[in-house]
Amino acid sequence: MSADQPQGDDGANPATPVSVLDEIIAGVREDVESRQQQVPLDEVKRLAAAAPPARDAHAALRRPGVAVIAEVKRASPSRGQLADIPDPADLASEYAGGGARCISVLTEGRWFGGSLEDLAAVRAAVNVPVLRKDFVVSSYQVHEARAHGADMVLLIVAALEQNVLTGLLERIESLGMTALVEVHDEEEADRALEAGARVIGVNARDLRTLEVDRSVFERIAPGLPNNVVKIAESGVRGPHDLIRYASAGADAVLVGEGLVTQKSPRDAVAELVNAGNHPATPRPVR
Ligand SMILES: O=P(O)(O)OC[C@@H](O)[C@@H](O)c1c[nH]c2ccccc12
Repeated sequence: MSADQPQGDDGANPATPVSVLDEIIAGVREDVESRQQQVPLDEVKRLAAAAPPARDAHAALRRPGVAVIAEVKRASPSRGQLADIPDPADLASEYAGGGARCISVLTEGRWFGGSLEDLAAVRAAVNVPVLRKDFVVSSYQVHEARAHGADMVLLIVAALEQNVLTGLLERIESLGMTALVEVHDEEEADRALEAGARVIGVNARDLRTLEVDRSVFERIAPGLPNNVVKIAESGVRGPHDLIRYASAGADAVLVGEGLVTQKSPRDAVAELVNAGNHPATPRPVR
């Protein structure tokens, strides 16, 4: 949703067609509200404060070689059911065994089949930082992420007014976590930088139309400052896509479908990690 579209609390805007992103967010708002009835904000804040400290995702992503962020993803609006994942902790352990630098866990339930229980189970099973991948629109969800062990939290610029984006980013960092700020065009990249993002993800998939265009990273990444960690999200099918993104300056790739659909997710991660460590693979300039 662009900043110039008036948006009521319910996200409805009769003047423009409802995008997939709008639809997802409407459901997320309902779900957050019902969880908040069960566990009030004060309680979730208390649980977040009592959780073991966050792991440093920013530092993990800055280490040499192209980092692989491996995603636990059961389904998606564009592809429907992707994989039966009866034990997300087991899958995450396989990913970590293959050398994944971070694990991403979809926690949105309606479209992606994820949950906060998946997040907590994964966090307990691995030693690497874990990302809460969801449509975060309120600080309630940030505390909730921390309470379930998240070390990094996704913020989608297209889903947030600028002041909300800035507030959520500050909240994430104040809880010791890293914000991964997702953009899809230059204007959103400017907004991410304006909000103070240190880690920016460029999503090749347009969340309004669900189309994938891998050249979006190549267009946007060169305009980002050297000290910003750059993550190429979506559309990595194998090593050649990782190398393409690395050549355009990616510090990391975020991979879901290309891993959950493999017979051996561990081997598939290891193959990507090896490509990312290969001497011929371009290194980001710092
Ligand atoms: O399955 P893929 O094409 O490898 O994509 C992974 C990840 O980029 C994608 O799941 C994603 C990127 N940004 C998101 C925001 C919300 C939900 C999902 C996403």
